[in-house]
Amino acid sequence: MIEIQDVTKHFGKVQALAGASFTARDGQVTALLGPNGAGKTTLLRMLVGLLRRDAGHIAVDGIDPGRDPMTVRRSIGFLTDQFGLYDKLTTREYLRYFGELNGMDAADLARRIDEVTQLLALEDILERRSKGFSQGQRIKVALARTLLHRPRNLLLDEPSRGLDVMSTRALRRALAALRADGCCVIMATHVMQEVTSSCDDVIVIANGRTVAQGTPQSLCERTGIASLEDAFVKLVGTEEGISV
Ligand SMILES: Nc1ncnc2c1ncn2[C@@H]1O[C@H](COP(=O)(O)OP(=O)(O)OP(=O)(O)O)[C@@H](O)[C@H]1O
Repeated sequence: MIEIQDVTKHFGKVQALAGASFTARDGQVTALLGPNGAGKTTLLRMLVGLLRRDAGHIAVDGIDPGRDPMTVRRSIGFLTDQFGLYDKLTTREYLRYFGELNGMDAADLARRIDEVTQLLALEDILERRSKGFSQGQRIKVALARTLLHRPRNLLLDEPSRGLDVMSTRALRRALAALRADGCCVIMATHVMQEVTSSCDDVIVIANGRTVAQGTPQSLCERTGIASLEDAFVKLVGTEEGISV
């Protein structure tokens, strides 16, 4: 479980977070929605201890990432906007490298590479070096790396960008498998279709503050609007940062 309470963060004069609070539960896929610049990536970076907060409380399975980032990082898979692939490594070599870094034994690692290859349909790029990979291929490999060591908490920053229809379906299957395994998944996205198809709970943030949290249906009911996209616009009070 991931808990955030009254978290604030400034970058110089820019207030990136101005009192964000929410809870993301195990066995659920929680969407993090907000206009461009709302503070989503800042929050995710804070959860893995890459950024320090100015104030507030954060707990990942009860542990504060500001105090014990190494323990928290072992339990978190973080898909960032920086994929960090190595041009000269094949997908298999890359996954093996990260599995070894995470202390996986050889037999488990080989089995797990087969599993994520199947889950994310990586067969055609498994033995290829990543130099020249398309955006969708890069994100699939980065997602495979994120899932590889079976972290209990997953932070996915816009995982569906650049994915074709088949890969989008593969991502949905991966999210469903993580939910069934009882993982806590937070997914920052601008794609409302992904929220309605994959997410149990939605956090809406705007100007660094949480403005709403609830199921997609409850947010629609609360605003009296049938479409989640329109409900989101009403909640944040702007039409910025939306794509379908
Ligand atoms: N390192 C930094 N230095 C200065 N300002 C920053 C830094 N990181 C983030 N910000 C600012 O903090 C605010 C929140 O940024 P953040 O990247 O968290 O937004 P976001 O919700 O992820 O946006 P997007 O949907 O566009 O990815 C923005 O105004 C951004 O310019």
